[in-house]
Amino acid sequence: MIETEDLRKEFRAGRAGIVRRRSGRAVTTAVDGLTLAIPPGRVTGLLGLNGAGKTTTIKIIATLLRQTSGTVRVDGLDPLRDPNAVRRRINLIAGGERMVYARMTGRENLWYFGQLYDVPRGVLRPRIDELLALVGLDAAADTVVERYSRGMAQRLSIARGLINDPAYLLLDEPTLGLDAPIARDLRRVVARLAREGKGVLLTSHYLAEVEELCRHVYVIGDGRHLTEGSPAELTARTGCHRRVRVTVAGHSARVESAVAAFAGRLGARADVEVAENGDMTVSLSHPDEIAGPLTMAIVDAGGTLAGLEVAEPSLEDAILTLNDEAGLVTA
Ligand SMILES: Nc1ncnc2c1ncn2[C@@H]1O[C@H](COP(=O)(O)OP(=O)(O)OP(=O)(O)O)[C@@H](O)[C@H]1O
Repeated sequence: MIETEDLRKEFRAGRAGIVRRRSGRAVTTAVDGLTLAIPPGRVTGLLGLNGAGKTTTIKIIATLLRQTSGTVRVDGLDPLRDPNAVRRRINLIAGGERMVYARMTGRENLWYFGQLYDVPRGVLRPRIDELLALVGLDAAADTVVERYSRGMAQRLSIARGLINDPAYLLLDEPTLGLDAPIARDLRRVVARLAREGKGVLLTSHYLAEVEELCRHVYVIGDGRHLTEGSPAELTARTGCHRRVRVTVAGHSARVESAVAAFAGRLGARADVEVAENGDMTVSLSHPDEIAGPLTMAIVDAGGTLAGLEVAEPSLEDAILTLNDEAGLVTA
């Protein structure tokens, strides 16, 4: 289990050119009292807007940054006292960063990183083959990475992150900028690793990805814990409702005012968007079954239905609501 307790990280801006407060040096509190648990055999999510403190938290756990206060334990080990033992148990994959060497082949990269982790040669050789197969790069194993597509390089990064057979994998935006099918393949690999017993900490701006993979999610804002739970619990707790979207052919002021009156009677707010072709899309969230009465109101006002969609509340709805409630805005 990875556990953090009351973790706190302040950055002090000391370099020239950075505006200082009159009281002294400017301080940014990136992580402000986070207590997290990342058990084995599960994908745990860490969500927050830009600047919420996710990457800083991950870097502290990965021994790349030192906390200002609070503790981290990795299977009971303190990264400050036993960094090497902790590094053998964890690995980090950050989507936005190039973490493999372009001039080497995929296999050479894995060999190089395996040696950095002191993986015995007899273990490393078969492990490289297994990992190349796991991420679907066996055919490209001996091609230099500069000839890889972005998705292939990213998959190689995943294999690199597994080269020391870590018990815990820290994934910071692992599918950033990847095409949908490649991202989906990566998600399958991550789900499989968790099923096989690895503990995974995932940050991602793709909330559908978090919803699919994570059994437990921490939501943070301005470095602080906002809430936690399974995606379903978070959605239920924030009181998000099913959203009904009705598309009406052509724009009609009469339909629009009928929709506004309908929403007003429910004490809800209807969002109306008008597309370039003039079609109107009305969307409304409510706990009751409103698809029928809403479409009736539209038809009664002379509208012609062109589409109807009922979407269950998503983690994205919940996170938007939480951030609104906490008064947070994107950095
Ligand atoms: N090296 C640093 N020096 C000073 N401030 C920093 C440093 N690294 C991060 N910060 C600040 O700490 C806060 C948290 O940043 P962090 O990168 O951890 O957030 P994040 O949640 O990962 O954001 P994003 O989603 O944009 O990646 C931000 O206000 C950021 O500007």
